Order: sequence, then structure tokens, then C-alpha cells
Amino acid sequence: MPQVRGVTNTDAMPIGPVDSSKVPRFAGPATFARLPRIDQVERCDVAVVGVPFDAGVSYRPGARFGPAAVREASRLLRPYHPGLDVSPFERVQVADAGDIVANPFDIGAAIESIEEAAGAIDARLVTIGGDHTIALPLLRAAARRHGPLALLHFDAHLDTWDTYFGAEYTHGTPFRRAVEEGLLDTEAVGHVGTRGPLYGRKDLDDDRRLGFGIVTAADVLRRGLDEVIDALRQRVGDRPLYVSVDIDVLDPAHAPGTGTPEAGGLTSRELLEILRGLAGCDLVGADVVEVSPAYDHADITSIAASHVAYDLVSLLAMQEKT
Ligand SMILES: N=C(N)NCCCC(=O)O
Ligand SMILES: [Zn+2]
Ligand SMILES: [Zn+2]
Repeated sequence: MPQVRGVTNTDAMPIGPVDSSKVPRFAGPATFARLPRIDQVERCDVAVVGVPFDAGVSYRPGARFGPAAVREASRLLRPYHPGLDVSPFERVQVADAGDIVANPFDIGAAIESIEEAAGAIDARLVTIGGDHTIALPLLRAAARRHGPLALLHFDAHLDTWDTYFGAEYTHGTPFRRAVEEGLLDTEAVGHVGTRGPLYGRKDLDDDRRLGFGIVTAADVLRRGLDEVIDALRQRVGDRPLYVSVDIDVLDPAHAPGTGTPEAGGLTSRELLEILRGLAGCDLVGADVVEVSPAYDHADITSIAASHVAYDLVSLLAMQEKT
């Protein structure tokens, strides 16, 4: 039976996901959360878009298959978010914008086309990666619309390193490039969940000099969620905020399917609670990156990433004026 959707949503209710009480959730093509494709709606407030690109990785590859795995895992999401008390797909039009085509053999060309394609989507974006290289063109596109951005970067890693094998554009370097390009408001940039061995103490000195504050994974444990959320909200204030979530911010027990796993990470419960604590901030865009399904088990990582994306969509939907 073909799926029936509304013809137009110009001034009517948003078109929501396929109803899982009528069409089994395991049937039909996997758009994010079973939402309509962007070409099936007249207007779109929040778009979920994939970037299947992983030519920037330093260790285990495979994040090019992240968008497809996260969409599959998102079939079980339901339309009401009790933690945030919002039905995001009723409040605004959310749609799946498909995948951005990025050259797998030319990182420079890929970065350019990601920036251009992201800039051409007339909606607030939640992007599913792909490796962390893609954050740079996504930040460029967002900063072009909103000016210098506050950034909360959830990751085991700093990703402010300078070069790898002489290469400037990799998944370990996007946030140094973003500061150098003036995309970020360096009064309001921070990492959350940082941990693991570094190349040297200079990594931290450089990072601090670039303007970043750090809430380590150990800080989340020792200071507790409420204090951490307060500190993050104070740092961000009312600036336009971009949230970048590298799924390796989670402990490998919660996200084995990723390229550069580090022990001692956040639980998915902690991450989701911190994200919910950002309700009311001026979120303008977000990404979830570094899901590498070949290393996953029982879809643990792509399920976690689908919930992170759902929370980010919900935060964007809550602040959109209806
Ligand atoms: N962005 C991620 N996931 N990892 C960066 C790790 C860079 C390194 O191999 O040192
Ligand atoms: Zn990382
Ligand atoms: Zn990263």
C-alpha cells in the first residue's frame, strides 16, 4: 500500500511522520524518524540532512555509512518528547533533506560542496555525518546566516589540532580552522566530554589560546549535570549557538561504532540530559557525526545517534516561532 501524505502544507498543519500504528515501522524507505522528504513538503522549518563523507579520518573509517544507519535506527522514534514536553513534528515542519553529495577522493572539493549544499537548504539543519571534517563547512554555512557562532562541541577529542601528515582539513582539525576563519565567537566556545591521551600539553595550551573552555568527561562525573548545564548556559548566553556532537563523546560501551573510541566517556543518558538542559538557547544548527556502523554492535551507536538527533530537532522545533 502506498503511503498517503497530505498534498500541501503551505498553511495547514505540518506533515508528520508515517503513522506507525497504520504502517509498520519496519516497512517502507527510511527517512529520518519516518518524516516526509523535503520535496514532499511546501515549506520546511527544520531539515535533517546526511553527509556520507569519511575521507578525513585518522584511524578507523566507515562514517560514510553513518547517515543510512542512523536513519534506519530512527524508525522507532515516537512523535512526543516527554523530557522536553514537545511534539516537534506537530509544532513545525521537519523533513528529511536526503544526503549531500561530497567527493570521496578530494577533501577540498567535498568541503566546498557541503558548504554550498548546506547553505542552499532554507531551514535550520540537523546534519548526520560523516566524519568530523564536515563540521567546518557546516559552520561556514551557519555563520554566513547568523554571524559568529557560539559553539558547544561534545567530543572525546579537542579537534583543534593543526595538521595531520601536512593536511589542514581532517576530522581532527575542524575547530582550529573555524577559529582561524572567524566563524566562532571565541567568548563562547567550549568542549564537553573531553578525555583520553593527547600528543602533548601543548595541545591544551593551543586549545586555550584559541578560546576554548573545557568540561572534561571527569568534570561531568564530579561536578554533576546541573552544575555543568548552568556553566554551559552561562558561557553561551543568548548568542546564536551551534552544537556539534561527535558520537565518540559517549563511552565505547554506549557507542562502540565509531572510528576513534576513548575509554571513560559519557553515558547516553548524561549526554541527552545535557542537551535537554540547553532548551531556550538560540540554537541555529547542529550535527551528529562519527557513527561508523561496521564497528557497531546491535545498532547501539546508531540508536544513540538517532536519539541525539531527535533531541536536537526537538530543541530547534521548540524555539521556532509558530
Ligand atoms: N574527530 C574525531 N573523532 N577524532 C579525532 C582524532 C584525531 C587523532 O587521531 O588524533
Ligand atoms: Zn572524537
Ligand atoms: Zn570529533
